[in-house]
Amino acid sequence: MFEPPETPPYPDAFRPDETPAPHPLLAPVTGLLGSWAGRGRGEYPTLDEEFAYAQQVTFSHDGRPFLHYEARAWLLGPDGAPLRPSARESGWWRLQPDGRVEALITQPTGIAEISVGRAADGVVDLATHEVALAPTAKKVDATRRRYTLTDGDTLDFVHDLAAVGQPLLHHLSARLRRRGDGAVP
Ligand code: HEM
Repeated sequence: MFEPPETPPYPDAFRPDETPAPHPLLAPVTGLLGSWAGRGRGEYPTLDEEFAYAQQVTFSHDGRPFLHYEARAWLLGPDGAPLRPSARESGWWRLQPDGRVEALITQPTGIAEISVGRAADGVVDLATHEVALAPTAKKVDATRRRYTLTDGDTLDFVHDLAAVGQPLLHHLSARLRRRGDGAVP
């Protein structure tokens, strides 16, 4: 028999003023909490053309000193309509004393990244510490991700990629806005 899932006793919070209160070590990233949506453009030297995409990103916490991170993207056609599903990833951003961040991020393309960096003044800058690849994954050597809160409701994202024999080069840039209930990009 199907049993609907019970609400867990320790649900995640998506806003700094919700219960549970964010752990003090989350202070440099509480501005990220919640859901974001927006559009971006991507490129890579191995690709024939640039592409346009939409993305939704969510950060939450359960009172402990890490964020749960979840992102999904889909490609957009020339008319801005959804074309096909694209990258998805999820992970954990572990906040350390003095604003250091250790992020563990996995993707359904067989790539698992551990990135390290810092969070301060509304900017999170993460660079690869290690990448683990499933046997059939594309060869990814490194990434760099920068998330910038340009104001309380705007999150800019830039992603560089070293993969398939290329050096660290621009792959993605997007501008995300804080989502109201049910908003779509
Ligand atoms: C918003 C997120 C992302 C979007 C929209 C996106 C989009 C794309 C697109 C459209 C391609 C061309 C192949 C295809 O049509 O599927 C591609 C290739 C690729 N992407 Fe991304 N990507 C994203 C994130 C990432 C991330 C996080 C990584 C790695 C950590 C990554 C690594 C790659 C690699 C390795 C290729 C293959 C390049 C090649 O074989 O020539 N992408 N991406």
